[in-house]
Amino acid sequence: MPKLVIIYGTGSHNTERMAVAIEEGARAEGIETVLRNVNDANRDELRDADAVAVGSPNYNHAMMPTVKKFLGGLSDLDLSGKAGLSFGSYGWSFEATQEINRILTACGMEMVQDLNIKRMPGDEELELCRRAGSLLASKIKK
Ligand SMILES: Cc1cc2nc3c(=O)[nH]c(=O)nc-3n(C[C@H](O)[C@H](O)[C@H](O)COP(=O)(O)O)c2cc1C
Repeated sequence: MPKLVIIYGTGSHNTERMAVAIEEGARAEGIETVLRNVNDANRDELRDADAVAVGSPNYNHAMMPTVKKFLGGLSDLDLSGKAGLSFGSYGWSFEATQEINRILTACGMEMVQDLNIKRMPGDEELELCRRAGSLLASKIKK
């Protein structure tokens, strides 16, 4: 079964809410999903993933240090051809998602459009997250 791995950092749970909704959207398409806070994530889980979504809120014009550290440990993994999504909650700027996108693109992943949600996602924003999960799933369904 095609597999999506979702890894996120979060300070006040807004990006976590996004991650949960992305997973819901993907699951509704019938694919396997793994959802991990970056503090519990293991890079080996990415090897057999068909798609990877990485999320971080924007803090001080950057991604969370824990997410940055995790991504820094991926440089020798071959992620080419996998579908990717960069997502995160923000207040006024997009550096975190831009940087995640840049790193995953450099790893050879085929990224869909970044998903940025301002502060706490409401019902409409959660629906956008579900749609992003569904889009990723549709890209990897055999
Ligand atoms: C100390 C601090 C620094 C922040 N810096 C930024 C920033 O540079 N750019 C931005 O867009 N939002 C910034 N924010 C807003 C957060 O990105 C926003 O609150 C977001 O919803 C947090 O997501 P989380 O709940 O997943 O941690 C900052 C918030 C705090 C508390």
